[in-house]
Amino acid sequence: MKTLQQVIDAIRPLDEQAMARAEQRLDGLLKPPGSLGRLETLAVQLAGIMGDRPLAFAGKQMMVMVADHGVYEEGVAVSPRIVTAIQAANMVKGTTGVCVLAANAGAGVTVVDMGIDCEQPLPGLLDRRMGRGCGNIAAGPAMTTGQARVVLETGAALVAEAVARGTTLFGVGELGMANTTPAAALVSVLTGMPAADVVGRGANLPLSMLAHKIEVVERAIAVNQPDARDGVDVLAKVGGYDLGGMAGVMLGAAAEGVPVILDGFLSYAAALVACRVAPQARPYLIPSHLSAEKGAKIALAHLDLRPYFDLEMRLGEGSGAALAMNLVDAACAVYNDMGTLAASDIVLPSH
Ligand SMILES: Cc1cc2ncn([C@H]3O[C@H](COP(=O)(O)O)[C@@H](O)[C@H]3O)c2cc1C
Ligand SMILES: O=C(O)c1cccnc1
Repeated sequence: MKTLQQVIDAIRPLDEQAMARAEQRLDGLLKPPGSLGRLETLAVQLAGIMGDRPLAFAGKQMMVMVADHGVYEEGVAVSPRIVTAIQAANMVKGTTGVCVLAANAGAGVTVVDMGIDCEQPLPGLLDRRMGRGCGNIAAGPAMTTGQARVVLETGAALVAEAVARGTTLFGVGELGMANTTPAAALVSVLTGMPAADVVGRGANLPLSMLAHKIEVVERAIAVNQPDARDGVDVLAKVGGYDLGGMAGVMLGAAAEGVPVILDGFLSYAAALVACRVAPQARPYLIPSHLSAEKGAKIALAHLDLRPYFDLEMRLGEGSGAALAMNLVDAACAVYNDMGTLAASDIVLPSH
């Protein structure tokens, strides 16, 4: 397994020449230049990531990072804690939202137990258990900084193994009751915005309990005093095993030179961690949808990412990332399969 520093050092800038070539090719396709809008800029980004490799993604993989959270004890979520384990088992059966959408996009789903609160590892999950849920961030750190580093390295190593088996496109997902609380804490610390602006209702927390959830996030930050300049420290103090695993997947994808698609609010929090640890990972991130969770716009603005669609989704699991795999395929199809203006003797002014 690569150390975190080795992962960071392996991240290269995008291939500028490949991007210039892609722009030129797109301008010569059978359409007014620029008229496919952000499908074109997506193709250019993908070309910059892939360099000399073809723009086609046969091996697609969703990485779903699952863990429980000590902060659940504070009464910040209304779903029973056991739902993390039950729904993880459903991931293996293929009946969850992300599984159905991944299958629809031709993607596989890897389900990783980063620290579910259950006695025995669940069958069908990759066992990367860091413990039975992380610490309660309202009372102390989620984990040690050493553990935070291991969590990031674990996510990155999973990506390296999948790339060795032929995966060229990743999507991130998560599962963990109460995880919108540490996610909001990460977003608050890493964007510098007040908790009240980034704490949302998660999986249907009643409005009457929102003030309590905000207070818990404020307490987590006050108790732990995370150093906002240090992504590992922030993850250790107010993060979680699932969110850290997602950040590790992002860093791993950047290090392996393959694109990784974000999902909703939990993935924005993880992306803020990843980009604080290694800002050069940012060009490898592809946004998918605008989560309906409060704080989504603040997190995305800070990442300087503009989501491609807004379906008012707030499921998580990687559902939006799986859906966006269809969009990536569409960008590749346009790039590879459209005819050219030149072949039809059409001459247009450049834009
Ligand atoms: C049945 C069920 C399936 C889910 N799939 C994703 N989540 C989502 O809800 C959780 C976060 O919301 P909170 O912080 O309010 O607990 C995470 O597990 C997230 O993936 C689910 C939640 C439930 C109840
Ligand atoms: O944005 C998400 O992915 C999300 C929001 C609320 C609850 N679970 C997931």
